[in-house]
Amino acid sequence: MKLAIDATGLRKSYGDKVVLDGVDLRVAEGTIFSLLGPNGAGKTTTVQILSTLLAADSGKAVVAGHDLSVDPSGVRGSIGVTGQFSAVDNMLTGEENLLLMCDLHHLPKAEGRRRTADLLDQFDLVEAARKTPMQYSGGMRRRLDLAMTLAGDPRIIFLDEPTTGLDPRSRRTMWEIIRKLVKDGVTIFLTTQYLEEADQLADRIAVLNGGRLVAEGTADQLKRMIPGGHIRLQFADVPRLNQAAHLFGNATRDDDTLTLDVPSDGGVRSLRSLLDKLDADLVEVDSLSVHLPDLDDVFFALTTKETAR
Ligand SMILES: Nc1ncnc2c1ncn2[C@@H]1O[C@H](COP(=O)(O)OP(=O)(O)OP(=O)(O)O)[C@@H](O)[C@H]1O
Repeated sequence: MKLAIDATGLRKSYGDKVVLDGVDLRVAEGTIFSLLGPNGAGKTTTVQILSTLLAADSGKAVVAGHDLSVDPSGVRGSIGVTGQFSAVDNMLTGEENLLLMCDLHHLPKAEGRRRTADLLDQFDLVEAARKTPMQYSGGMRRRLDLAMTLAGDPRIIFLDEPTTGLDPRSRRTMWEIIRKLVKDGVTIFLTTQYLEEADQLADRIAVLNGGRLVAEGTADQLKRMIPGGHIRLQFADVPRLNQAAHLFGNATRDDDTLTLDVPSDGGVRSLRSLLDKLDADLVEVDSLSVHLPDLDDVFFALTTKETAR
């Protein structure tokens, strides 16, 4: 596996306030990695460090094959950053903004015009091309911002809260765009306040709290870390429900829906042992579904303690 980002022991303090207290991050190329954490956890600080906007006090990071401390311009040449520090110029039209970005990346004029036309098309901004971003909706501005980042053809894109404040439809459009970028081989480092967004998009998720990563894994792995998961069994009639309820003393039954919820981590092993138990007792089950806690539950379980300090 080739790593797009490989960071070890990142530390950053402001005065005696420790913001990052030894953070390790590994992000595989061509994947979406999401960094979650409560307000003030240090997400933006991490993005700023990895994108060369801020120096870490200590630690080492290689971004797109370039060592952050040895070759920051190599890093800058391979990445794009959008979000809280948007580069959109309100005095220029959408098209002029894009042409300017192409200029800044030293694209020959004809190529810049071609790239701009492609990006306007790809980001559904053709009709808005001659308007200034002041006349754009929030979703259109975000799309222009991201399109401008792509003018430089980055291998890694840092998206700092790309959909904050967008309505559900614009958010979904943005998700589609992000998924497409990854299909084309780009690596995405995403911070978001929306856990559903991380759940939908991210291959791996890390949770930052109190300056440290308190968990890292796929959305499913994180959900298995905390209690609350169960396997729901559906029965055809009450006698069968009774029979099963007898087998699982810790389960919760609902006689109206003829279901039984058996606490479980949702893993294959526990699923198999549950099915074995049912089989051994010849209990007939109509259907079965696995319910994991959602990412909100995980987030609360992992971050409440620290933030309460
Ligand atoms: N220049 C600075 N000087 C002093 N403290 C700072 C500075 N920049 C950030 N901080 C502090 O560092 C901490 C982390 O900030 P950061 O913006 O990285 O958090 P975040 O996780 O991105 O939060 P949010 O979700 O609110 O954007 C905060 O407590 C913030 O007040």
